Amino acid sequence: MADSAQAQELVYLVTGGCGFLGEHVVRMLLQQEPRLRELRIFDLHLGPWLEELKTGPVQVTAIQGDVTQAHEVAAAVAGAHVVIHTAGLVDVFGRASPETIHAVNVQGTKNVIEACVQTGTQFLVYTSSMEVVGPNIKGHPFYRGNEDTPYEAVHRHPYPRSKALAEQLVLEANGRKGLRLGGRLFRAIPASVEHGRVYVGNVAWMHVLVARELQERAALMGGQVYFCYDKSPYKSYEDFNMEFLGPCGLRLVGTRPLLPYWLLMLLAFLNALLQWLLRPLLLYAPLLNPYTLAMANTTFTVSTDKAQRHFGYEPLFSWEESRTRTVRWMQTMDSSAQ
Ligand SMILES: NC(=O)c1ccc[n+]([C@@H]2O[C@H](COP(=O)([O-])OP(=O)(O)OC[C@H]3O[C@@H](n4cnc5c(N)ncnc54)[C@H](O)[C@@H]3O)[C@@H](O)[C@H]2O)c1
Ligand SMILES: CC(C)[C@@H](O)CC[C@@H](C)[C@H]1CC[C@H]2[C@@H]3[C@H](O)C=C4C[C@@H](O)CC[C@]4(C)[C@H]3CC[C@]12C
Repeated sequence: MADSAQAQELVYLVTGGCGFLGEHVVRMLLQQEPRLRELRIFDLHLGPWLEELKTGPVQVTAIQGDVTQAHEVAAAVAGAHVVIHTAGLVDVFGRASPETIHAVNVQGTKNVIEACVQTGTQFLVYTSSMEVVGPNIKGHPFYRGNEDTPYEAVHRHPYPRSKALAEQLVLEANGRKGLRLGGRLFRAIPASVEHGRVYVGNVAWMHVLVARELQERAALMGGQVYFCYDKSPYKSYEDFNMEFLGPCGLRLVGTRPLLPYWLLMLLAFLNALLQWLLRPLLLYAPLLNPYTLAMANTTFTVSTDKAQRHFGYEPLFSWEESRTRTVRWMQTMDSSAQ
């Protein structure tokens, strides 16, 4: 728990607070934000683990709600000093309709912004996504770029489009008055295709830090975009996954993709066709579709220190700690699934 020497007077709201990132943000706030008086956790699906948080000095308020419902959002935001908006629908597999993705990611963000403006909450931290930048539909690589690296962000897929629209809304609102195994995997992606990954604990820490520092440095930080980053190594998506799957007993077969790209594309399009044909009967949402294959095969990594320069961000967890914690998390997930 955080040091209680400082006055506890702040009310934080975390939307999507029971999600993968949201839970880390919630727990990080309780550990790292000494000024917390009340922590509101707003989510469509509340987790049972929230109960264990209610024994500490900070008032933890669980709110079951839907960001697409403006009145529910307004009620949750009212009186909050800081809102960290992580609630979102992460879907690149075609599970949800484009309309649903838009409703949650765009309209939901509009509702959060309007609630902040209407109820006078000055500080809003929004969780965007690398996909707001790319990879674009032309497959242009983004090699160790930073927030200022020029890149033609062109999207057709519902998820990146929704995240780009939502991010734009947030930026435009800045300054508004009145916001396991023993299996084998077969390589499908060239090892040379770098993909950016960041440990969730460092992402959560960055959210907490930016929310705190934003209150003191609004002139510098307001309206800014910050890439999340840490010391995670630059690797292909599959090689990076093996950092965690290897210790769990899995092995990646092949130093080069075992199937030619054209065959993977054919399989991806067949999956997309099958998804379309089966949709009236059942939801068929495999990992491999044209969008995920293009994502996996396009170099997209960042190299920046903007968060360090603007608000002193340093990763809380080293790469070794991040890897150990992730392996441990995977092993607990695997044992609970058995
Ligand atoms: N996981 C990643 O790799 C990644 C990377 C970059 C950005 N993001 C972004 O981070 C945010 C959180 O992602 P995550 O990985 O934790 O996903 P997640 O699915 O684990 O968490 C999202 C949370 O939002 C909640 N939610 C969904 N629809 C809601 C609604 N209508 N009303 C209220 N709550 C709702 C869900 O119940 C869930 O708890 C998202 O905005 C996502 O776009 C995720
Ligand atoms: C079937 C093979 C080709 C397999 O290797 C495909 C992997 C594919 C499922 C992932 C490759 C890249 C991933 C995405 C990327 O890491 C960034 C994302 C942004 C974030 O906001 C949400 C998750 C994701 C879209 C992530 C999803 C899985 C991949 C597409």
